[in-house]
Amino acid sequence: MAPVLEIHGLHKTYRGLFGGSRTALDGFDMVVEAGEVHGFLGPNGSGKTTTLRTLLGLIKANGGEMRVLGRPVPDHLPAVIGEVGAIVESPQFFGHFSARDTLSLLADAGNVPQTRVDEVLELVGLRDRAKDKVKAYSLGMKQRLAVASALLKQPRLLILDEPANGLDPGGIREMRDLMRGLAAGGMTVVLSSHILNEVEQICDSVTIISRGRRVTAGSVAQVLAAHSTGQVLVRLESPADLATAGAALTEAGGRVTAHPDHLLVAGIAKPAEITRTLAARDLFVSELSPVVADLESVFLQLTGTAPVTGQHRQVDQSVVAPVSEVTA
Ligand SMILES: Nc1ncnc2c1ncn2[C@@H]1O[C@H](COP(=O)(O)OP(=O)(O)OP(=O)(O)O)[C@@H](O)[C@H]1O
Repeated sequence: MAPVLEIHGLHKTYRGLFGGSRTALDGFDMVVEAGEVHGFLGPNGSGKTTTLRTLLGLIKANGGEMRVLGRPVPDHLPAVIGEVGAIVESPQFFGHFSARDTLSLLADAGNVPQTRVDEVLELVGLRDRAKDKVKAYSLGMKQRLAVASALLKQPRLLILDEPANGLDPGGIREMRDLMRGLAAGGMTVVLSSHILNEVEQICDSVTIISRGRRVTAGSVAQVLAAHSTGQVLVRLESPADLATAGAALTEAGGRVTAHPDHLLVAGIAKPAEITRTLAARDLFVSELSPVVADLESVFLQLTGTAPVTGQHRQVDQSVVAPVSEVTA
Protein backbone atom coordinates (compact mmCIF):
# COMPACT_ATOMS: atom_id res chain seq x y z
CA MET A 1 0.00 0.00 0.00
CA ALA A 2 1.30 3.47 -0.90
CA PRO A 3 2.26 5.67 2.05
CA VAL A 4 -0.47 8.04 3.22
CA LEU A 5 1.99 10.91 3.34
CA GLU A 6 5.24 11.39 1.42
CA ILE A 7 7.48 14.43 1.42
CA HIS A 8 10.73 14.55 -0.50
CA GLY A 9 13.30 17.35 -0.62
CA LEU A 10 10.95 20.05 0.67
CA HIS A 11 12.40 23.56 0.67
CA LYS A 12 10.84 26.65 2.16
CA THR A 13 12.46 30.03 2.57
CA TYR A 14 10.57 32.89 4.17
CA ARG A 15 11.36 36.28 2.68
CA GLY A 16 11.46 39.12 5.19
CA LEU A 17 9.74 42.44 4.55
CA PHE A 18 13.07 44.22 4.49
CA GLY A 19 14.92 41.90 2.12
CA GLY A 20 16.29 39.26 4.54
CA SER A 21 15.38 35.57 4.25
CA ARG A 22 15.17 32.56 6.54
CA THR A 23 15.38 28.95 5.39
CA ALA A 24 12.80 26.99 7.37
CA LEU A 25 12.95 23.72 5.38
CA ASP A 26 16.16 22.60 3.77
CA GLY A 27 15.42 19.47 1.72
CA PHE A 28 13.12 17.85 4.26
CA ASP A 29 11.87 14.24 3.82
CA MET A 30 9.07 12.42 5.62
CA VAL A 31 7.10 9.22 4.98
CA VAL A 32 4.05 8.05 6.93
CA GLU A 33 2.52 4.63 6.31
CA ALA A 34 -1.22 3.88 6.52
CA GLY A 35 -2.74 3.17 9.93
CA GLU A 36 0.23 4.49 11.90
CA VAL A 37 0.31 7.04 14.66
CA HIS A 38 3.37 9.02 13.58
CA GLY A 39 5.17 11.48 15.85
CA PHE A 40 6.63 14.58 14.21
CA LEU A 41 9.26 15.92 16.57
CA GLY A 42 11.72 18.78 16.53
CA PRO A 43 12.97 21.67 18.64
CA ASN A 44 11.24 25.06 18.56
CA GLY A 45 11.65 26.69 15.15
CA SER A 46 12.87 23.49 13.43
CA GLY A 47 10.17 23.58 10.72
CA LYS A 48 7.27 21.38 11.89
CA THR A 49 4.48 23.93 11.48
CA THR A 50 5.99 25.12 8.20
CA THR A 51 5.91 21.52 6.92
CA LEU A 52 2.30 20.98 7.95
CA ARG A 53 1.16 24.36 6.58
CA THR A 54 2.90 23.64 3.28
CA LEU A 55 1.30 20.22 3.10
CA LEU A 56 -2.16 21.71 3.58
CA GLY A 57 -1.62 24.37 0.94
CA LEU A 58 -1.61 27.24 3.44
CA ILE A 59 1.84 28.37 2.26
CA LYS A 60 3.81 27.63 -0.89
CA ALA A 61 7.04 25.61 -0.93
CA ASN A 62 10.10 26.73 -2.89
CA GLY A 63 10.85 23.18 -3.99
CA GLY A 64 10.30 19.49 -3.30
CA GLU A 65 7.54 16.94 -3.77
CA MET A 66 4.61 16.01 -1.55
CA ARG A 67 1.94 13.34 -1.87
CA VAL A 68 -1.11 12.90 0.33
CA LEU A 69 -3.10 9.65 0.00
CA GLY A 70 -1.12 8.94 -3.13
CA ARG A 71 -1.98 12.24 -4.87
CA PRO A 72 0.58 15.00 -5.55
CA VAL A 73 -0.14 18.14 -3.54
CA PRO A 74 -0.75 21.04 -3.68
CA ASP A 75 -1.94 20.37 -7.27
CA HIS A 76 -4.44 17.67 -6.24
CA LEU A 77 -5.29 19.09 -2.82
CA PRO A 78 -8.97 19.70 -3.69
CA ALA A 79 -9.32 15.96 -4.41
CA VAL A 80 -7.87 14.82 -1.07
CA ILE A 81 -8.60 17.61 1.39
CA GLY A 82 -12.02 16.10 2.19
CA GLU A 83 -10.19 13.09 3.62
CA VAL A 84 -7.76 15.08 5.75
CA GLY A 85 -8.63 16.48 9.19
CA ALA A 86 -6.10 18.92 10.59
CA ILE A 87 -5.46 21.31 13.43
CA VAL A 88 -2.30 23.15 12.59
CA GLU A 89 -2.75 26.47 14.30
CA SER A 90 -4.95 27.05 17.34
CA PRO A 91 -8.35 27.23 15.68
CA GLN A 92 -10.49 30.22 16.59
CA PHE A 93 -14.09 29.51 17.61
CA PHE A 94 -16.95 31.97 18.24
CA GLY A 95 -16.94 32.48 22.02
CA HIS A 96 -20.70 32.86 22.32
CA PHE A 97 -21.42 29.60 20.44
CA SER A 98 -21.65 26.31 22.30
CA ALA A 99 -19.50 23.34 21.24
CA ARG A 100 -22.60 21.70 19.80
CA ASP A 101 -23.56 24.85 17.81
CA THR A 102 -19.97 25.14 16.55
CA LEU A 103 -19.78 21.54 15.39
CA SER A 104 -23.30 21.64 14.00
CA LEU A 105 -22.37 24.64 11.85
CA LEU A 106 -19.18 22.96 10.66
CA ALA A 107 -21.10 19.74 9.91
CA ASP A 108 -23.59 21.65 7.73
CA ALA A 109 -20.77 23.45 5.93
CA GLY A 110 -19.01 20.16 5.24
CA ASN A 111 -22.12 18.10 4.32
CA VAL A 112 -21.57 15.90 7.37
CA PRO A 113 -24.72 14.35 8.93
CA GLN A 114 -25.72 15.99 12.24
CA THR A 115 -25.63 12.60 14.00
CA ARG A 116 -21.82 12.78 13.71
CA VAL A 117 -21.81 15.85 16.02
CA ASP A 118 -22.85 13.81 19.04
CA GLU A 119 -20.42 11.05 18.11
CA VAL A 120 -17.40 13.37 18.10
CA LEU A 121 -18.54 15.20 21.27
CA GLU A 122 -18.63 11.82 23.00
CA LEU A 123 -15.24 10.79 21.53
CA VAL A 124 -13.41 13.88 22.84
CA GLY A 125 -15.16 13.86 26.22
CA LEU A 126 -17.20 17.06 25.79
CA ARG A 127 -20.66 15.46 25.84
CA ASP A 128 -21.69 16.89 29.20
CA ARG A 129 -20.41 20.40 28.44
CA ALA A 130 -21.61 20.54 24.85
CA LYS A 131 -24.22 23.22 25.59
CA ASP A 132 -21.79 25.58 27.37
CA LYS A 133 -20.50 28.61 25.52
CA VAL A 134 -16.97 28.16 24.17
CA LYS A 135 -15.81 31.36 25.90
CA ALA A 136 -16.37 29.54 29.22
CA TYR A 137 -14.12 26.65 28.15
CA SER A 138 -10.65 25.99 29.55
CA LEU A 139 -7.66 25.69 27.20
CA GLY A 140 -7.89 21.89 27.31
CA MET A 141 -11.62 21.95 26.53
CA LYS A 142 -10.99 24.21 23.52
CA GLN A 143 -8.31 21.75 22.41
CA ARG A 144 -10.80 18.90 22.66
CA LEU A 145 -13.28 20.91 20.60
CA ALA A 146 -10.60 21.49 17.98
CA VAL A 147 -9.92 17.74 17.77
CA ALA A 148 -13.68 17.12 17.53
CA SER A 149 -13.91 19.53 14.59
CA ALA A 150 -11.03 17.75 12.81
CA LEU A 151 -12.76 14.38 13.33
CA LEU A 152 -16.17 15.48 12.03
CA LYS A 153 -15.66 14.26 8.47
CA GLN A 154 -14.09 10.94 9.57
CA PRO A 155 -10.81 11.71 7.82
CA ARG A 156 -8.41 9.02 6.58
CA LEU A 157 -5.50 11.24 7.66
CA LEU A 158 -5.62 13.27 10.86
CA ILE A 159 -2.91 15.90 11.41
CA LEU A 160 -2.61 17.44 14.86
CA ASP A 161 -0.11 20.10 15.90
CA GLU A 162 0.47 19.72 19.67
CA PRO A 163 -2.81 17.92 20.47
CA ALA A 164 -1.97 17.56 24.16
CA ASN A 165 -1.49 21.32 24.57
CA GLY A 166 -3.40 22.41 27.68
CA LEU A 167 -4.72 18.97 28.55
CA ASP A 168 -4.58 17.71 32.13
CA PRO A 169 -2.92 14.32 32.79
CA GLY A 170 -6.26 12.51 32.51
CA GLY A 171 -6.96 14.37 29.28
CA ILE A 172 -3.55 13.42 27.87
CA ARG A 173 -4.27 9.79 28.59
CA GLU A 174 -7.73 10.05 27.01
CA MET A 175 -6.21 11.72 23.95
CA ARG A 176 -3.67 8.88 23.76
CA ASP A 177 -6.44 6.26 23.91
CA LEU A 178 -8.42 8.22 21.32
CA MET A 179 -5.44 8.34 18.90
CA ARG A 180 -4.75 4.63 19.34
CA GLY A 181 -8.45 3.83 18.86
CA LEU A 182 -8.58 5.91 15.68
CA ALA A 183 -5.47 4.19 14.32
CA ALA A 184 -6.93 0.78 15.21
CA GLY A 185 -9.95 1.76 13.12
CA GLY A 186 -7.65 2.42 10.13
CA MET A 187 -7.06 6.18 10.45
CA THR A 188 -3.53 7.49 10.01
CA VAL A 189 -2.56 10.07 12.62
CA VAL A 190 0.35 12.52 12.38
CA LEU A 191 0.98 14.50 15.53
CA SER A 192 3.62 17.00 16.42
CA SER A 193 4.46 17.11 20.09
CA HIS A 194 7.12 18.10 22.56
CA ILE A 195 5.91 15.59 25.17
CA LEU A 196 8.37 12.86 24.29
CA ASN A 197 7.40 10.22 26.83
CA GLU A 198 3.86 10.58 25.53
CA VAL A 199 5.07 10.19 21.94
CA GLU A 200 7.04 7.10 22.95
CA GLN A 201 3.87 5.53 24.33
CA ILE A 202 1.46 6.55 21.63
CA CYS A 203 3.39 6.49 18.34
CA ASP A 204 4.32 3.60 16.07
CA SER A 205 6.89 5.66 14.21
CA VAL A 206 8.57 9.06 14.35
CA THR A 207 10.35 11.64 12.24
CA ILE A 208 12.73 14.03 13.98
CA ILE A 209 13.47 17.33 12.26
CA SER A 210 16.20 19.81 13.15
CA ARG A 211 17.00 23.07 11.32
CA GLY A 212 14.66 22.08 8.48
CA ARG A 213 16.15 18.62 7.81
CA ARG A 214 15.21 15.12 8.85
CA VAL A 215 17.75 13.82 11.36
CA THR A 216 16.16 10.43 11.93
CA ALA A 217 13.02 8.48 11.10
CA GLY A 218 11.63 5.00 11.60
CA SER A 219 9.61 2.94 14.02
CA VAL A 220 10.02 4.02 17.64
CA ALA A 221 11.67 0.67 18.41
CA GLN A 222 14.15 1.07 15.51
CA VAL A 223 15.05 4.63 16.46
CA LEU A 224 15.63 3.64 20.09
CA ALA A 225 17.61 0.53 19.16
CA ALA A 226 19.79 2.47 16.72
CA HIS A 227 20.77 4.87 19.47
CA SER A 228 21.07 2.49 22.36
CA THR A 229 24.58 2.41 23.75
CA GLY A 230 24.70 -1.33 24.31
CA GLN A 231 25.57 -0.67 27.94
CA VAL A 232 24.59 -2.95 30.79
CA LEU A 233 23.94 -1.68 34.30
CA VAL A 234 25.56 -3.82 37.00
CA ARG A 235 24.84 -3.63 40.75
CA LEU A 236 26.47 -5.85 43.32
CA GLU A 237 25.17 -7.39 46.51
CA SER A 238 28.07 -5.62 48.21
CA PRO A 239 28.62 -2.11 46.73
CA ALA A 240 32.01 -1.99 48.48
CA ASP A 241 33.23 -4.48 45.85
CA LEU A 242 32.41 -2.22 42.86
CA ALA A 243 36.04 -1.15 42.30
CA THR A 244 37.24 -4.78 42.24
CA ALA A 245 34.38 -5.70 39.92
CA GLY A 246 35.19 -2.78 37.61
CA ALA A 247 38.81 -3.93 37.35
CA ALA A 248 37.76 -7.52 36.62
CA LEU A 249 35.33 -6.48 33.88
CA THR A 250 37.91 -4.16 32.30
CA GLU A 251 40.35 -7.09 32.27
CA ALA A 252 37.65 -9.18 30.55
CA GLY A 253 37.47 -6.62 27.71
CA GLY A 254 34.65 -4.38 28.96
CA ARG A 255 34.56 -0.58 28.91
CA VAL A 256 33.50 0.26 32.42
CA THR A 257 32.10 3.53 33.79
CA ALA A 258 31.97 3.58 37.58
CA HIS A 259 29.12 5.24 39.47
CA PRO A 260 28.74 5.41 43.28
CA ASP A 261 26.29 2.49 43.45
CA HIS A 262 26.61 0.77 40.07
CA LEU A 263 28.80 0.17 37.01
CA LEU A 264 27.91 0.76 33.36
CA VAL A 265 29.59 -1.83 31.17
CA ALA A 266 29.90 -1.75 27.38
CA GLY A 267 31.78 -4.05 25.05
CA ILE A 268 30.83 -7.38 26.62
CA ALA A 269 28.31 -8.95 24.27
CA LYS A 270 26.68 -11.48 26.60
CA PRO A 271 25.41 -10.43 30.05
CA ALA A 272 26.10 -14.00 31.23
CA GLU A 273 29.80 -13.32 30.68
CA ILE A 274 29.61 -10.44 33.16
CA THR A 275 28.01 -12.67 35.81
CA ARG A 276 30.54 -15.43 35.18
CA THR A 277 33.53 -13.10 35.33
CA LEU A 278 32.35 -11.65 38.64
CA ALA A 279 31.24 -14.95 40.20
CA ALA A 280 34.73 -16.35 39.50
CA ARG A 281 35.98 -13.68 41.94
CA ASP A 282 33.23 -14.31 44.50
CA LEU A 283 31.46 -11.10 43.49
CA PHE A 284 27.69 -11.48 43.23
CA VAL A 285 25.39 -9.45 41.05
CA SER A 286 22.14 -8.05 42.47
CA GLU A 287 21.01 -6.36 39.24
CA LEU A 288 22.00 -6.77 35.61
CA SER A 289 19.91 -4.80 33.11
CA PRO A 290 20.44 -3.37 29.62
CA VAL A 291 20.47 0.43 29.47
CA VAL A 292 17.60 1.29 27.14
CA ALA A 293 17.61 4.64 25.32
CA ASP A 294 14.47 6.72 25.62
CA LEU A 295 13.09 9.04 22.99
CA GLU A 296 13.99 12.11 25.00
CA SER A 297 17.69 11.24 25.17
CA VAL A 298 17.73 10.32 21.45
CA PHE A 299 15.98 13.61 20.62
CA LEU A 300 18.40 15.68 22.71
CA GLN A 301 21.39 13.88 21.19
CA LEU A 302 20.26 14.15 17.56
CA THR A 303 19.09 17.74 17.72
CA GLY A 304 21.98 18.90 19.90
CA THR A 305 19.55 20.52 22.32
CA ALA A 306 20.56 18.91 25.62
CA PRO A 307 20.91 21.62 28.28
CA VAL A 308 24.48 22.62 29.12
CA THR A 309 25.11 23.89 32.64
CA GLY A 310 25.81 27.62 32.66
CA GLN A 311 24.59 28.19 29.06
CA HIS A 312 21.32 29.60 27.77
CA ARG A 313 20.65 27.80 24.52
CA GLN A 314 19.11 30.00 21.83
CA VAL A 315 16.27 28.71 19.64
CA ASP A 316 18.29 28.22 16.45
CA GLN A 317 21.16 26.40 18.16
CA SER A 318 20.14 22.90 17.17
CA VAL A 319 22.23 20.69 14.89
CA VAL A 320 22.45 21.46 11.18
CA ALA A 321 23.70 18.28 9.54
CA PRO A 322 21.63 15.08 9.34
CA VAL A 323 23.03 12.72 11.94
CA SER A 324 21.49 9.36 11.18
CA GLU A 325 18.81 7.61 9.22
CA VAL A 326 17.14 4.51 10.53
CA THR A 327 14.90 3.96 7.55
CA ALA A 328 14.38 5.83 4.32
N1 LIG B 1 5.78 33.71 8.52
C1 LIG B 1 7.08 33.58 8.76
N2 LIG B 1 7.97 34.50 8.35
C2 LIG B 1 9.29 34.35 8.57
N3 LIG B 1 9.84 33.29 9.22
C3 LIG B 1 9.00 32.35 9.66
C4 LIG B 1 7.58 32.43 9.47
N4 LIG B 1 7.01 31.33 10.02
C5 LIG B 1 8.01 30.60 10.54
N5 LIG B 1 9.21 31.21 10.33
C6 LIG B 1 10.54 30.71 10.72
O1 LIG B 1 10.72 29.42 10.17
C7 LIG B 1 11.38 28.56 11.09
C8 LIG B 1 10.53 27.33 11.34
O2 LIG B 1 9.37 27.73 12.04
P1 LIG B 1 8.20 26.71 12.38
O3 LIG B 1 7.03 27.50 12.91
O4 LIG B 1 7.94 25.85 11.20
O5 LIG B 1 8.87 25.84 13.54
P2 LIG B 1 8.24 24.72 14.52
O6 LIG B 1 9.11 23.52 14.38
O7 LIG B 1 6.78 24.55 14.22
O8 LIG B 1 8.46 25.38 15.93
P3 LIG B 1 7.64 25.24 17.33
O9 LIG B 1 8.01 23.93 17.93
O10 LIG B 1 8.20 26.37 18.13
O11 LIG B 1 6.17 25.39 17.02
C9 LIG B 1 11.64 29.41 12.34
O12 LIG B 1 12.96 29.92 12.28
C10 LIG B 1 10.64 30.52 12.22
O13 LIG B 1 11.12 31.72 12.84
